[in-house]
Parts: sequence; C-alpha cells; structure tokens
Amino acid sequence: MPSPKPVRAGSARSSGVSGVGGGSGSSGRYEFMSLTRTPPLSPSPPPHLLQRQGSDPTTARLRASESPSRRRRGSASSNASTSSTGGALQLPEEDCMHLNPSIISVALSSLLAVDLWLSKRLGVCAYEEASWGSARPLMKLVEVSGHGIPWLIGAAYCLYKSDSAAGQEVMLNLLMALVLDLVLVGIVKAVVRRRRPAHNRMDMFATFSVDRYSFPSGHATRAAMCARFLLAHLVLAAPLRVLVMLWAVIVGLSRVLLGRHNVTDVAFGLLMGYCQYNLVEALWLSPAMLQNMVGLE
Ligand SMILES: CC(C)=CCC/C(C)=C/COP(=O)(O)O
Repeated sequence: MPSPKPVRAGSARSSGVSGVGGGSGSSGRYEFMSLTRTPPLSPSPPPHLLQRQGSDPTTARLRASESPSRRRRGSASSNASTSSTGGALQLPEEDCMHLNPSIISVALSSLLAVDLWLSKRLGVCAYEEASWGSARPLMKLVEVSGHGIPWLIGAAYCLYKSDSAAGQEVMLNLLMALVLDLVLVGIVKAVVRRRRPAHNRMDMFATFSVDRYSFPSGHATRAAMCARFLLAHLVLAAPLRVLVMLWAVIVGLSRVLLGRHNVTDVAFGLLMGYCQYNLVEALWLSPAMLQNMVGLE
C-alpha cells in the first residue's frame, strides 16, 4: 500500500489536493496526501494558467512521444474531466503521472538503440567473412575456457583428487557456485527472453534451451564469479591474479566480438556474476554443516 506523500500546500502541483489530507491550507506548511483517495475536483484554474499549460513546448513534446493508445486514453480522461468541470481542463496531476514513465522509456529505448548499434559494430568475429573473422577460432577458444562443462568437470575432478579437507571444502563450494550460476542465469534468461543478436551464428556446443536467449551472458556471469572465487580462495602471485582478472574481462569481451551477445548482456552478466559471489559466500558449505547434513540422513 503506498505511503502518504508530503505535498507542499499552496504550490502549483498540490493546488487541487490540499484539502485531501485535512490539513491547514496555509502556505509554507507540509500536508499529507493519501494516494488511495481520489482528490476532489479542483476549481477551474484561471484562464492565463490554462493557456500556459497548453502551450508549454516541453509538455507538448513529451505528450507527442507517448504511444497512440496512451494518448487516446489520456485524451479520453481529459475529455471526461473537461465535461465534469464544465469546460475547464484539468491536466497537471494526470500529466505528471504519465510523463515520468515516458521519459524513462525514451531513455531506455535510446540506451537499447546505442547498445544494438555498438554490439553490431563490435561483432567483428561473428563469422569467418567478418572483418576480424580470422580471430574467430581464438575467440572460440576463449569461449570454451568460460563454458560451464569444463568448469564443472574441472571442479569435480579437483574435488575427487584433493586429499586435504580445506581443498575439498573449496572445490565443493566451487561446484555449488557453478550450479547456482547456471540456475540463476537460466531463470533470468527465461524471464527476460531477449533474443541473441541477429548476426550471431548459433554454433555453441552443449547449450540449454534457455541459451537461445542472450540476457544475461552466462559466460560473463561465470567468468566474473569464478574470478572472484579464485582470487579469494587460491594463494596466487600478483601476475597470476592480474591474469585471472584479465581472463574474466576477455571472456566478456569475446562474447560481443563473437556476436553472441549485446554489450548490455555482458555488462549485466559481469555485474551479476560479481554479486553472485556474495551469495556463494553467504551460502558457504562448511565441513561442520556438511557433517550435520550427513548426520541427519
Ligand atoms: C551445458 C552447461 C553445463 C552449460 C551451458 C553453458 C552455456 C552454453 C552458457 C551460455 O552462455 P552465454 O549466455 O554467454 O552464451
């Protein structure tokens, strides 16, 4: 349920609702407006104010950018308010509520347009005939290095081979992290259902059905999460630590160069993988916890 919202009594926006909260009407004081109650119809604003609202170029431009259906709905409701107030237009409150989402959607579609344009330009290894097509085999090697299958097999093998309790604990948690990553990425891909770029050739090995969708990049989430995992749990010399970070960035970049993903898929994937590691830490399986789980059986 929305919480009451303070409105400034006497200001232009709240002029029609200052009586809703039941407060005093003196200027300079804050009142509370219930969002669940319809404000009573305000008296008609003076004609000079009406003229300014109708001719404001910003308002006119933003209203023009709304979808036709929204414009139809908008004009229907404003017609209704016109008739109920005997010819006076009542726009301010309604317009404020409609304009903000349209500004957000304009910003979003601009971002998506830039994303598509940039991703298409960067997809230079998307096929053999592309400008950097000769680098495609190398990029596919990078792809394999971030694929789920080698990571799952590698972690399971290290778990099997490890003879120290600490090593087994780390490898078991890495396995758990990899499975968690597959599940979370699968859920987001299935919900968002963003198509892969048109220039992508779907020639990846071992994919799930959700992998026909591109948001977020599963390779990017895995690379960011595994890089953080390795840096936190392996004692590595400084050059190797830099190499691990570089690998994660290159895996992300290769997704766009190969034409598998748009830039935003990879950017979000890297961020998601980075955050996923926090979840892995929170769910960390300790030997004591494992003993309890075995003891319960
Ligand atoms: C079959 C297994 C265990 C994992 C699939 C890994 C995979 C192919 C993910 C897709 O990655 P992108 O979303 O980056 O293309």
